[in-house]
Amino acid sequence: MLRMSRPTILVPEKLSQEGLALLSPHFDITVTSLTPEELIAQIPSYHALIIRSETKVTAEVLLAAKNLKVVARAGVGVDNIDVPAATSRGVIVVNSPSGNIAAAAEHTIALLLATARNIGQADGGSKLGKWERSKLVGIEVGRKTLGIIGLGKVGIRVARMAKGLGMKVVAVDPFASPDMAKQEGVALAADLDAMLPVVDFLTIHTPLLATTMDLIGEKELRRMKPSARVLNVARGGVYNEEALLNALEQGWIGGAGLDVFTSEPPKQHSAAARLTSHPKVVATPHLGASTVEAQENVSLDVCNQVLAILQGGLPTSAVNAPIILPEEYGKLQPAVQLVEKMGKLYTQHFVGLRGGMLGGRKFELTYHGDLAGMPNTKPLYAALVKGLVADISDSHINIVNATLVAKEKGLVINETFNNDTKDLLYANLVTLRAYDSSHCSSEQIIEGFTSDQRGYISKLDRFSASFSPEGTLIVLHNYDQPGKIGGVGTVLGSHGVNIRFMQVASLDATMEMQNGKGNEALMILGVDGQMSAEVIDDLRKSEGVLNVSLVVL
Ligand SMILES: NC(=O)C1=CN([C@@H]2O[C@H](COP(=O)(O)OP(=O)(O)OC[C@H]3O[C@@H](n4cnc5c(N)ncnc54)[C@H](O)[C@@H]3O)[C@@H](O)[C@H]2O)C=CC1
Ligand SMILES: O=C(O)C(=O)COP(=O)(O)O
Repeated sequence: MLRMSRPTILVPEKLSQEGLALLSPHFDITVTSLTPEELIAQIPSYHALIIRSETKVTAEVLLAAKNLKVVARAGVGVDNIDVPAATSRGVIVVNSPSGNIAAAAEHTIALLLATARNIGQADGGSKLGKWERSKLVGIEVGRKTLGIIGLGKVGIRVARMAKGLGMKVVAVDPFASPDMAKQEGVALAADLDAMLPVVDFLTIHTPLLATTMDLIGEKELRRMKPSARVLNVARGGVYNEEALLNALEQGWIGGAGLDVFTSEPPKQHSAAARLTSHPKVVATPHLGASTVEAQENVSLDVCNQVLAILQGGLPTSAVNAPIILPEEYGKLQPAVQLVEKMGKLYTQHFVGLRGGMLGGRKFELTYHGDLAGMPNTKPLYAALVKGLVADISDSHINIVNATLVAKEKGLVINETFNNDTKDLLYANLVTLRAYDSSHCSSEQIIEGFTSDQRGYISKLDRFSASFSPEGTLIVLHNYDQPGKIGGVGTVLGSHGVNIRFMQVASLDATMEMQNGKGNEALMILGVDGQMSAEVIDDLRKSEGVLNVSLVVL
């Protein structure tokens, strides 16, 4: 029996088995360490990539990835992933926002106490047979002041533990809530300048961003007490490493506890390498998240999300996609498929038929009935973009990159919500109107609704219809005269084309009234197999036929 090939997952770093066990029944998983070059060479065949902090997911990796749907970061920081490049390729980036934060906070406290009591040096000396007591007198942390930069998930846990150790805690975080800080007994300092001179210990818990790179350099270190110790369990680069080395050498500060570096492992002779071997530094090799519990948490967190995404569902912590609850997504699914078909129908019927341009067009997507009440219509918007450009682009479009792709293709799409259900025939309805950007009159309309999980088109241009947008369709615009159906049947029969269904869509009642003429109709034919250009040409030549389009949905 032919076995369908299963989606594949690449795991180039150490990941706890707990999460992988969820994935292995459904997918083929490769766990292997790779060089950057090997990653680029191997990524094209994979559907998911699960990483920690060592793998650099660069724009080059993402460009090489042909089937990739998700990059899952089994941890918090996503600074090793080119998130904008992933977004533009439609690759979802997920992380585990809180799986390892307790571990990171505890590690910070471990380094705080280690720097206060010279634990690293004392241990190193003891192992060499030394018994250095008077040289290694430490300080107590109780009643001392800890300064925290970044009072987020890790920062606040560090604050609580430090309070438990009897420390005073001050913090700087432009986005922290003053109420929350007050409740936690943390004093918010006006700014770094005000905080640095008063702290005995300084710890940073911000992400690595352009705005936090080199946040603490020479100027800041010189403002601190000569006895102060600094801690880094965030990212290498938030302290400028050269400045930190100078500060330790020149005695501007007393010591440092460092878990993270600008290059990991530190490159030979780099400032990072000199810091790890410095006597005033307690260094750990990026162990903040390395506890059994944290690794189980992050593995389960991201593997559950990879499972959902590869099975067509949604993640719970996407870094670059809007948050949509799975139940909302489930309700939208039939309409998502319908709107994508409406977009395809638009491009093939209207643009293909008239040789027009898609770019520069303005679209209005109006939701009526149940759909007007949906809190998040991003999947419908994305489905329209996907449908519109499906036949002119090989872009992989989803909720992650739909807005970006629409912008790139010059499509303007407005969503409107119509809650008036008075004259509505269906429980839900979607209207797609397309306008020529030069003169803003309503040009083309497609309308559809869903019923029992299936989509139907109820209006195409000026004609009322009711057909499923599925398979190969011939849309024939003709004069509504007797004998037309027979004539079309004869042409298709002469080419051996099998007709699955046929429907005559008559001029919409309101249009008929406006135009005062009812002698036009659309014939929609569902046909089997591939249609040759000859068939369409012969239909076009038939008497009374105004134009013909071939639509493959
Ligand atoms: N060493 C390790 O193994 C681990 C390191 N981390 C690092 O810790 C970082 C923080 O993690 P979370 O607390 O979960 O993040 P979070 O997003 O909950 O908190 C970050 C806080 O930093 C604040 N912030 C941003 N820019 C700032 C600035 N210029 N000045 C002051 N505050 C600023 C934000 O307002 C936010 O409150 C992660 O981004 C990651 O890089 C996290 C886990 C383990
Ligand atoms: O979660 C984070 O941000 C971390 O820094 C942990 O990194 P790791 O998964 O231990 O390589």
